[in-house]
Amino acid sequence: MKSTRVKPPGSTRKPNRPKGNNMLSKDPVQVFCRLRPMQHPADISCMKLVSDTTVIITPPESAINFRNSNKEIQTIFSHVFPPSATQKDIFNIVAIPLVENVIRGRNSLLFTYGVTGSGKTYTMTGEAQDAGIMPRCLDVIFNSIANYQTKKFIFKPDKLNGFDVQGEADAMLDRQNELHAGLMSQKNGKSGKPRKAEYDSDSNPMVIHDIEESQLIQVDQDTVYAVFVTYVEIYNNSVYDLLEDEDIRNKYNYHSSVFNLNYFSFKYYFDAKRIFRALQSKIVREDGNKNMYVHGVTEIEVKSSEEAFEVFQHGQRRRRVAHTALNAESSRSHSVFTIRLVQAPLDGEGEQVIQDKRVVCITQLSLVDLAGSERTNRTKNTGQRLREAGNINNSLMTLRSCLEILRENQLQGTNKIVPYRDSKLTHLFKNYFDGEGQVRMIVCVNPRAEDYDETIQVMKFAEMTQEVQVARPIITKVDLGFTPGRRQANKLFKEARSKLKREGYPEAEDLEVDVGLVYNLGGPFPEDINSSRNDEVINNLIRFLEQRINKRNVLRADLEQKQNDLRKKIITMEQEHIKLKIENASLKAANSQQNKKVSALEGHLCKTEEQIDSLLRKLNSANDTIRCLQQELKDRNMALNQRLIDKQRVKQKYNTKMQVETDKMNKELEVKLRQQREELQNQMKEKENKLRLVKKILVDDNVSGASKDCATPSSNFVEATPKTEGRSRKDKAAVANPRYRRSQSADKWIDHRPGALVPVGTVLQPLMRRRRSVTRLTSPKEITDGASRYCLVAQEHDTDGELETKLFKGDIIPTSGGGAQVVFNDMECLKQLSPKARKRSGPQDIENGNEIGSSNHSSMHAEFHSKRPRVVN
Ligand SMILES: Nc1ncnc2c1ncn2[C@@H]1O[C@H](COP(=O)(O)OP(=O)(O)OP(=O)(O)O)[C@@H](O)[C@H]1O
Repeated sequence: MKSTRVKPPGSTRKPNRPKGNNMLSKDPVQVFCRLRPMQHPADISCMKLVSDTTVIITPPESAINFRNSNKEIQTIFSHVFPPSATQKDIFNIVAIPLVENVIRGRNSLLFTYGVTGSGKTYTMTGEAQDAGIMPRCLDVIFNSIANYQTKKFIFKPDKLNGFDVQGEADAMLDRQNELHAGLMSQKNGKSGKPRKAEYDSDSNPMVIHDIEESQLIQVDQDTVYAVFVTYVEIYNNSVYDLLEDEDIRNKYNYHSSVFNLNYFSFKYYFDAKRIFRALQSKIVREDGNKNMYVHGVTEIEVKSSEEAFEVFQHGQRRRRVAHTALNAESSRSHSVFTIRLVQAPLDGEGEQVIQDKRVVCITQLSLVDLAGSERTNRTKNTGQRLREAGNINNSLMTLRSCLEILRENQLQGTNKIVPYRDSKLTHLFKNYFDGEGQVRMIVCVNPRAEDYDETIQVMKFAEMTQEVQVARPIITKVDLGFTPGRRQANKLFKEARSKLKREGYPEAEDLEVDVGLVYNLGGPFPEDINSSRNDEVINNLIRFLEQRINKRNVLRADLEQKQNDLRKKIITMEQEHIKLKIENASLKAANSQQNKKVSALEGHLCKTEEQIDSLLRKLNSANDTIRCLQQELKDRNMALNQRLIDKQRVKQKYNTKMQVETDKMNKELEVKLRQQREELQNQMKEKENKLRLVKKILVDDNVSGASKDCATPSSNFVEATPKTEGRSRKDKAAVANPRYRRSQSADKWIDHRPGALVPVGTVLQPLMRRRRSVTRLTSPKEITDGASRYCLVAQEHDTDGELETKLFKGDIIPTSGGGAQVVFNDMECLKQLSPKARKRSGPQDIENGNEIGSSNHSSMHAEFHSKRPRVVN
């Protein structure tokens, strides 16, 4: 990271410095290790200090990989601080060089890294009676610049990470505004003075007078200084300004994104308003010198270390401090406290600051207290805490991978892209690693065995970090050609002038301060000229004057030489000036175009970054929702599975029930079927009995008819049939004469077979030599037309598939009326039994069937020796 200074007029332009391996000189990142004291006497340590720089870690039995690699691990640091090391020791070794850097014009970064509770905050901030690095740094800076600080508001933030230099009049106006605002606050009932508690040593380590015979660093006396502080936190990968308050801005009509605050009004405001408002996240941007900064961050000008620490305390109250299972007050965010030192040279007289923005030199010391690097499963975090832990680990992982890639690029000469933008933490400090600056890290370690697994990870990170090299910053001290020590000379001149005025020389008032180079001709003129020893005096005088003449000649030659040099310089400068003027004009034109482009791009960038932020927030919330939904899905699946199991159980139960029911019903059905069959058999028997009765009657009738006159069996048969029962006597009387019956051999048959007959397929066929087949009788003529015999075929079949074919045979006798009548005198019955039905009906049925078959006609017998029935005429 480069210290910010715009090139002074007349200075030659430097070519862009190549990046990466071609950088001039580099220093490795210095990593220090601090072991904290054990909390409980029962705790066992897993670390041993071998020397000032080496520490050995022995895995305890509880370690995860104790069995796999029970080896001691040795790590070397720039310095290892034992548990007994004091805050002062740490400060002197680690931080003093960084403070010196800042005063000399270089940027520095210091961060503390370690597991929760390992003492990062303790090391960085300290406690009431034991100030840490930050208050000590402030103390040394303010002690060193004490006599050379500007009045307030001479430097004013310019919104672009730089500073403008204001004239004394403008600065005074701002101071008056500040005073007025302070008075207004008092009037509105806010406490006029900072509350005692705020300055108590309990809450403010700065007040400790033990910040001892505070150290001093030599500063350039011809420069003026001002200190600004910013305090931001990186929480869930968003940057928040801990010193920001919208109302304060509105109150003082500061519409700029970066502004200078009245410290006291700021403080009163916070005193009155203890409820912290929701902070707006900030974006990280790059300034004109390619330095990263938080856009719109609040920069507060402070004039003493107490004031600075007070501002820090206010910001500190805003930090999100969460309780985890490991530590009651564990910070869940990375905090970045930046001390910015603004310097500008005094003019030639050593009186006023040069009001040219381009000569302002801005350096900064960033003190970063990282959040704990512990594993999430160890902290037993859930919900919001888990998300925080995830983000913390992500940003630390990004820091780690950035350093790894940097190291790889440096060691192997590769040119891989370092993913600084992946996290806000690395993005903000990109310039320290990519550009120039001094980076130091303090690894805080709790040596107890319980923390072994985490400590090992921390050590690995530390080892890797030490291999990264950062370009050594070059101090670009601008020499404007003014006399060094002019501030002091100005002071002495003023003192002398006032002394002269006091001594009665009022014209001394008109004397102008002149602190240009003074040529001295040597020591004072000899005083004892009036001595009696003239020769000696003359000799002394001659020697003295000769010396003076020589000195004068030397000085004159020197002066001439210098004048010539100056002339030459002026000529070359003038030439350069003309060249630069031309170059400047073309650059200005290009610059204005670039500016337009840049502002357009900046607008775009702002929007994009805001979008990215909002998208990230959305992503985070979406991730949360997904996690919730997945959990819900799991629960539902489990419920569904349970329901399925229940269903199967119920199904099985009902299946068993149904089986039982079916068996029961089958049994009942069988019983019913048997009953029905029995009933049917009974009915059949009854019918057979009836038939037998009819047969008997017929036989009896035949016998009696033979004895009686002319009564043919056929007429009796006709009479016996129910069809003729209701007829009148006249109808029953034979209207045909049987004597007209034709001879048997000449019989011509009408074979009447209705269409829908089932083919019987038997070899036994009725004997009809001459026959005419009809399916329907439509007119009497069909009978009378030469036929003498008539046969009607009828079929019956039951559900068992048994088929009964009956042939009713009769004589066709012409009637006196010219028609014909059929006298049925024979019936053949062909019964076909299904083997299945037979099987079911059993042997008894077969016997019955025999009986049925043989009972149809006296001249007809049916035998069931095989499946096919046989009819015998
Ligand atoms: N070197 C030390 N000497 C004495 N006390 C210490 C030391 N280091 C840490 N402690 C004490 O341990 C406790 C936890 O330390 P601290 O808050 O600094 O941890 P941390 O690493 O910053 O934790 P977190 O990551 O949660 O912020 C504090 O009460 C602090 O006083």
